[in-house]
Amino acid sequence: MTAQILDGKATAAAIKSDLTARVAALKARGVTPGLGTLLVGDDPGSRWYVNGKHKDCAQVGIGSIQRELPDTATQEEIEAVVRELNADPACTGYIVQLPLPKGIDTNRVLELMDPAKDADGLHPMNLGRLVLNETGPLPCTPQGVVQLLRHHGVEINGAHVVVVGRGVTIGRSIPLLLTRKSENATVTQCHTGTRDLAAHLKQADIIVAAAGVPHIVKPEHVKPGAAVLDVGVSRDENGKIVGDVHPGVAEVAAWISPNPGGVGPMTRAQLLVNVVEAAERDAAAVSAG
Ligand SMILES: Nc1nc2c(c(=O)[nH]1)N[C@@H](CN(C=O)c1ccc(C(=O)N[C@@H](CCC(=O)O)C(=O)O)cc1)CN2
Repeated sequence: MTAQILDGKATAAAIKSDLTARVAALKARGVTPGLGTLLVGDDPGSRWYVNGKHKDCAQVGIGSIQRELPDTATQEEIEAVVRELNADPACTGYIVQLPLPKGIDTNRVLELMDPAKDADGLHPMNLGRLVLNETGPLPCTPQGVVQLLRHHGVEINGAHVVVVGRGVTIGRSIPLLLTRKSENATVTQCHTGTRDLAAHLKQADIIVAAAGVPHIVKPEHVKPGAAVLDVGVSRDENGKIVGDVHPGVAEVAAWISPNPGGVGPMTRAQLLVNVVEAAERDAAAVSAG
Protein backbone atom coordinates (compact mmCIF):
# COMPACT_ATOMS: atom_id res chain seq x y z
CA MET A 1 0.00 0.00 0.00
CA THR A 2 1.23 3.51 -0.71
CA ALA A 3 -0.60 6.10 1.32
CA GLN A 4 -2.62 8.92 -0.19
CA ILE A 5 -1.34 12.37 0.62
CA LEU A 6 -3.11 14.70 3.06
CA ASP A 7 -2.07 17.75 1.06
CA GLY A 8 -1.79 20.73 3.41
CA LYS A 9 -0.60 23.16 0.75
CA ALA A 10 -3.59 22.55 -1.54
CA THR A 11 -6.08 22.53 1.35
CA ALA A 12 -4.65 25.78 2.74
CA ALA A 13 -4.90 27.34 -0.73
CA ALA A 14 -8.62 26.44 -0.88
CA ILE A 15 -9.18 27.96 2.59
CA LYS A 16 -7.32 31.13 1.55
CA SER A 17 -9.40 31.47 -1.59
CA ASP A 18 -12.60 31.37 0.52
CA LEU A 19 -11.10 33.91 2.96
CA THR A 20 -10.20 36.30 0.11
CA ALA A 21 -13.89 36.61 -0.75
CA ARG A 22 -14.88 37.05 2.92
CA VAL A 23 -12.24 39.78 3.41
CA ALA A 24 -13.52 41.59 0.28
CA ALA A 25 -17.07 41.45 1.72
CA LEU A 26 -15.83 42.88 5.04
CA LYS A 27 -13.98 45.69 3.25
CA ALA A 28 -17.16 46.53 1.31
CA ARG A 29 -18.75 47.08 4.76
CA GLY A 30 -15.87 49.36 5.81
CA VAL A 31 -14.02 46.78 7.95
CA THR A 32 -10.39 45.87 7.14
CA PRO A 33 -9.12 42.93 9.21
CA GLY A 34 -5.56 43.34 10.49
CA LEU A 35 -3.14 40.75 11.93
CA GLY A 36 -0.52 41.85 14.43
CA THR A 37 2.60 39.84 15.27
CA LEU A 38 5.12 40.27 18.04
CA LEU A 39 8.50 38.65 17.42
CA VAL A 40 10.99 38.74 20.28
CA GLY A 41 14.60 37.88 19.39
CA ASP A 42 16.17 36.86 16.12
CA ASP A 43 15.61 33.13 15.83
CA PRO A 44 15.66 32.54 12.03
CA GLY A 45 12.89 29.90 12.20
CA SER A 46 10.54 32.18 14.14
CA ARG A 47 11.31 35.07 11.77
CA TRP A 48 10.52 32.81 8.80
CA TYR A 49 7.16 31.83 10.33
CA VAL A 50 6.26 35.46 11.10
CA ASN A 51 7.20 36.63 7.61
CA GLY A 52 5.11 33.79 6.16
CA LYS A 53 2.09 34.93 8.19
CA HIS A 54 2.36 38.44 6.76
CA LYS A 55 2.79 37.12 3.20
CA ASP A 56 -0.42 35.11 3.71
CA CYS A 57 -2.18 38.27 4.96
CA ALA A 58 -1.15 40.18 1.84
CA GLN A 59 -2.48 37.34 -0.35
CA VAL A 60 -5.98 37.46 1.13
CA GLY A 61 -6.20 41.23 1.75
CA ILE A 62 -5.65 41.27 5.54
CA GLY A 63 -3.62 44.24 6.90
CA SER A 64 -0.32 43.66 8.75
CA ILE A 65 1.10 45.15 11.94
CA GLN A 66 4.62 43.87 12.65
CA ARG A 67 6.23 44.49 16.04
CA GLU A 68 9.71 43.30 17.04
CA LEU A 69 11.83 43.39 20.17
CA PRO A 70 15.44 42.22 20.72
CA ASP A 71 16.09 38.98 22.62
CA THR A 72 17.27 41.15 25.55
CA ALA A 73 13.71 42.54 25.96
CA THR A 74 12.38 42.41 29.51
CA GLN A 75 9.02 41.02 30.63
CA GLU A 76 7.81 44.62 31.07
CA GLU A 77 8.89 45.66 27.54
CA ILE A 78 7.09 42.69 26.02
CA GLU A 79 3.96 43.36 28.07
CA ALA A 80 4.03 47.04 26.98
CA VAL A 81 3.81 45.95 23.30
CA VAL A 82 0.99 43.54 24.17
CA ARG A 83 -0.93 46.44 25.75
CA GLU A 84 -0.33 48.54 22.60
CA LEU A 85 -1.68 45.78 20.36
CA ASN A 86 -4.69 45.35 22.66
CA ALA A 87 -5.45 49.05 22.17
CA ASP A 88 -4.65 49.34 18.42
CA PRO A 89 -7.93 49.65 16.46
CA ALA A 90 -6.21 48.53 13.21
CA CYS A 91 -5.30 45.21 14.87
CA THR A 92 -8.23 42.78 14.73
CA GLY A 93 -6.18 39.94 16.15
CA TYR A 94 -2.53 39.22 16.94
CA ILE A 95 -0.08 36.55 17.95
CA VAL A 96 3.01 36.50 20.11
CA GLN A 97 5.43 34.24 18.25
CA LEU A 98 6.53 31.34 20.45
CA PRO A 99 8.82 30.34 21.99
CA LEU A 100 9.71 33.53 23.87
CA PRO A 101 13.32 33.91 25.08
CA LYS A 102 14.38 32.08 28.24
CA GLY A 103 13.48 33.90 31.45
CA ILE A 104 10.21 35.34 30.05
CA ASP A 105 6.98 34.17 31.69
CA THR A 106 5.04 33.13 28.58
CA ASN A 107 1.77 32.44 30.42
CA ARG A 108 1.79 35.95 31.93
CA VAL A 109 2.23 37.42 28.41
CA LEU A 110 -0.57 35.28 26.95
CA GLU A 111 -2.91 36.13 29.84
CA LEU A 112 -2.38 39.84 29.25
CA MET A 113 -3.68 39.60 25.69
CA ASP A 114 -7.22 40.78 25.00
CA PRO A 115 -9.00 37.40 24.50
CA ALA A 116 -11.08 38.98 21.71
CA LYS A 117 -7.82 39.68 19.82
CA ASP A 118 -6.17 36.29 20.49
CA ALA A 119 -5.61 35.03 16.93
CA ASP A 120 -3.83 31.88 18.16
CA GLY A 121 -6.63 30.63 20.43
CA LEU A 122 -4.06 30.21 23.23
CA HIS A 123 -5.45 32.68 25.79
CA PRO A 124 -6.77 30.78 28.87
CA MET A 125 -10.23 32.29 28.28
CA ASN A 126 -10.32 30.84 24.74
CA LEU A 127 -8.93 27.47 25.79
CA GLY A 128 -11.68 27.49 28.45
CA ARG A 129 -14.28 28.30 25.78
CA LEU A 130 -13.05 25.27 23.83
CA VAL A 131 -13.57 23.09 26.91
CA LEU A 132 -17.07 24.56 27.34
CA ASN A 133 -17.94 24.13 23.63
CA GLU A 134 -18.38 27.89 23.19
CA THR A 135 -17.54 29.89 20.08
CA GLY A 136 -14.05 31.41 19.97
CA PRO A 137 -10.74 31.28 18.11
CA LEU A 138 -9.43 27.72 17.85
CA PRO A 139 -5.76 26.78 18.36
CA CYS A 140 -4.25 26.89 14.86
CA THR A 141 -2.28 23.66 14.53
CA PRO A 142 -4.91 21.43 16.23
CA GLN A 143 -7.72 22.89 14.11
CA GLY A 144 -5.43 22.56 11.05
CA VAL A 145 -5.22 18.82 11.80
CA VAL A 146 -9.03 18.54 11.98
CA GLN A 147 -9.54 20.48 8.74
CA LEU A 148 -6.93 18.43 6.89
CA LEU A 149 -8.75 15.21 7.83
CA ARG A 150 -12.18 16.67 7.00
CA HIS A 151 -11.05 18.10 3.66
CA HIS A 152 -9.81 14.68 2.52
CA GLY A 153 -12.90 12.83 3.74
CA VAL A 154 -11.03 10.76 6.35
CA GLU A 155 -13.67 9.26 8.68
CA ILE A 156 -13.32 10.90 12.12
CA ASN A 157 -16.74 9.91 13.50
CA GLY A 158 -16.18 6.89 15.76
CA ALA A 159 -12.48 6.67 14.91
CA HIS A 160 -9.90 5.84 17.55
CA VAL A 161 -7.30 8.62 17.44
CA VAL A 162 -3.96 8.30 19.21
CA VAL A 163 -2.20 11.61 19.86
CA VAL A 164 1.49 11.49 20.75
CA GLY A 165 2.45 14.61 22.72
CA ARG A 166 0.87 16.88 25.33
CA GLY A 167 2.40 20.30 24.63
CA VAL A 168 0.18 23.34 25.17
CA THR A 169 0.18 24.67 21.57
CA ILE A 170 -0.64 21.32 19.92
CA GLY A 171 -1.05 18.03 21.77
CA ARG A 172 -3.08 19.31 24.69
CA SER A 173 -5.99 20.67 22.63
CA ILE A 174 -6.26 18.07 19.85
CA PRO A 175 -8.36 15.71 22.06
CA LEU A 176 -10.66 18.63 22.97
CA LEU A 177 -11.37 19.28 19.29
CA LEU A 178 -11.70 15.67 18.19
CA THR A 179 -14.05 14.61 21.00
CA ARG A 180 -16.60 17.38 20.24
CA LYS A 181 -19.93 15.93 19.07
CA SER A 182 -19.23 17.34 15.58
CA GLU A 183 -16.11 15.13 15.28
CA ASN A 184 -17.09 12.31 17.66
CA ALA A 185 -13.73 10.53 17.85
CA THR A 186 -12.38 8.52 20.77
CA VAL A 187 -8.96 9.82 21.71
CA THR A 188 -6.02 8.31 23.57
CA GLN A 189 -3.33 10.80 24.55
CA CYS A 190 0.19 9.36 24.82
CA HIS A 191 3.24 11.15 26.18
CA THR A 192 6.66 10.51 27.67
CA GLY A 193 5.02 8.76 30.65
CA THR A 194 3.11 6.27 28.46
CA ARG A 195 4.26 2.70 29.24
CA ASP A 196 3.72 0.94 25.90
CA LEU A 197 3.46 3.53 23.13
CA ALA A 198 3.76 0.89 20.40
CA ALA A 199 0.71 -1.01 21.70
CA HIS A 200 -1.39 2.18 21.73
CA LEU A 201 -0.29 3.22 18.24
CA LYS A 202 -1.14 -0.18 16.80
CA GLN A 203 -4.80 0.31 17.88
CA ALA A 204 -5.19 3.67 16.14
CA ASP A 205 -7.36 4.48 13.13
CA ILE A 206 -5.74 7.93 13.13
CA ILE A 207 -2.33 8.86 14.58
CA VAL A 208 -1.38 12.47 15.30
CA ALA A 209 2.35 12.60 16.04
CA ALA A 210 3.27 15.80 17.86
CA ALA A 211 6.11 14.69 20.13
CA GLY A 212 9.01 16.47 18.44
CA VAL A 213 10.97 13.18 18.48
CA PRO A 214 12.37 12.27 15.03
CA HIS A 215 10.76 9.13 13.55
CA ILE A 216 9.10 8.09 16.82
CA VAL A 217 6.25 6.53 14.75
CA LYS A 218 7.64 3.60 12.75
CA PRO A 219 6.01 1.37 10.11
CA GLU A 220 5.61 -1.53 12.56
CA HIS A 221 3.56 0.72 14.89
CA VAL A 222 0.89 1.49 12.31
CA LYS A 223 -2.29 -0.48 11.59
CA PRO A 224 -2.68 -1.00 7.82
CA GLY A 225 -5.20 1.54 6.51
CA ALA A 226 -4.66 4.12 9.28
CA ALA A 227 -4.31 7.87 8.68
CA VAL A 228 -1.08 9.35 10.02
CA LEU A 229 -0.47 13.06 10.59
CA ASP A 230 3.07 14.26 11.19
CA VAL A 231 3.17 17.43 13.29
CA GLY A 232 6.72 17.07 14.64
CA VAL A 233 9.44 19.47 13.55
CA SER A 234 13.05 18.56 14.31
CA ARG A 235 16.05 19.51 12.13
CA ASP A 236 18.95 17.38 10.91
CA GLU A 237 22.55 18.63 10.75
CA ASN A 238 21.80 20.37 7.41
CA GLY A 239 18.74 22.17 8.78
CA LYS A 240 16.33 19.89 6.91
CA ILE A 241 13.03 19.07 8.64
CA VAL A 242 12.81 15.61 10.19
CA GLY A 243 9.27 14.73 11.26
CA ASP A 244 7.97 12.41 13.97
CA VAL A 245 6.91 9.85 11.34
CA HIS A 246 9.35 7.43 9.68
CA PRO A 247 9.11 7.58 5.84
CA GLY A 248 8.40 3.82 5.73
CA VAL A 249 4.97 4.48 7.31
CA ALA A 250 3.74 5.57 3.86
CA GLU A 251 3.87 1.87 2.83
CA VAL A 252 1.44 0.84 5.60
CA ALA A 253 -0.92 3.79 6.12
CA ALA A 254 -3.87 4.69 3.87
CA TRP A 255 -3.33 8.43 4.43
CA ILE A 256 -0.24 10.39 5.40
CA SER A 257 0.50 14.09 5.80
CA PRO A 258 3.82 15.14 4.27
CA ASN A 259 6.20 17.16 6.41
CA PRO A 260 6.82 19.83 5.16
CA GLY A 261 3.64 20.48 3.17
CA GLY A 262 1.09 18.97 5.57
CA VAL A 263 0.05 20.47 8.89
CA GLY A 264 2.39 23.54 8.67
CA PRO A 265 0.47 25.32 5.86
CA MET A 266 -2.80 24.45 7.65
CA THR A 267 -1.52 26.19 10.82
CA ARG A 268 -0.99 29.36 8.79
CA ALA A 269 -4.40 29.11 7.10
CA GLN A 270 -6.21 28.65 10.43
CA LEU A 271 -4.56 31.80 11.80
CA LEU A 272 -6.14 33.76 8.92
CA VAL A 273 -9.51 32.08 9.63
CA ASN A 274 -9.31 33.26 13.25
CA VAL A 275 -8.58 36.86 12.18
CA VAL A 276 -11.40 36.94 9.61
CA GLU A 277 -13.88 35.40 12.06
CA ALA A 278 -12.91 38.01 14.68
CA ALA A 279 -13.46 40.78 12.10
CA GLU A 280 -16.83 39.27 11.14
CA ARG A 281 -17.84 39.23 14.84
CA ASP A 282 -16.76 42.89 15.18
CA ALA A 283 -18.71 43.84 12.02
CA ALA A 284 -21.84 42.02 13.26
CA ALA A 285 -21.59 43.81 16.63
CA VAL A 286 -21.33 47.21 14.86
CA SER A 287 -24.38 46.39 12.65
CA ALA A 288 -26.36 45.32 15.73
CA GLY A 289 -25.58 48.81 17.15
N1 LIG B 1 2.31 31.95 18.48
C1 LIG B 1 2.61 30.79 17.88
N2 LIG B 1 3.87 30.36 17.90
C2 LIG B 1 4.16 29.16 17.30
C3 LIG B 1 3.15 28.42 16.62
C4 LIG B 1 1.82 28.92 16.63
O1 LIG B 1 0.87 28.31 16.08
N3 LIG B 1 1.59 30.12 17.27
N4 LIG B 1 3.47 27.25 15.92
C5 LIG B 1 4.87 27.00 15.60
C6 LIG B 1 5.41 27.73 14.41
N5 LIG B 1 4.45 28.05 13.36
C7 LIG B 1 3.64 29.11 13.51
O2 LIG B 1 3.91 30.04 14.21
C8 LIG B 1 4.52 27.39 12.09
C9 LIG B 1 5.25 26.24 11.91
C10 LIG B 1 5.38 25.68 10.62
C11 LIG B 1 4.78 26.26 9.53
C12 LIG B 1 4.97 25.76 8.15
O3 LIG B 1 4.27 26.18 7.25
N6 LIG B 1 5.95 24.90 7.93
C13 LIG B 1 6.28 24.42 6.61
C14 LIG B 1 7.78 24.09 6.55
C15 LIG B 1 8.64 25.24 6.85
C16 LIG B 1 10.11 24.94 6.82
O4 LIG B 1 10.61 24.41 5.82
O5 LIG B 1 10.77 25.27 7.81
C17 LIG B 1 5.52 23.13 6.28
O6 LIG B 1 5.19 22.38 7.23
O7 LIG B 1 5.29 22.90 5.11
C18 LIG B 1 4.04 27.39 9.72
C19 LIG B 1 3.90 27.95 10.98
C20 LIG B 1 5.73 27.39 16.80
N7 LIG B 1 5.43 28.70 17.28
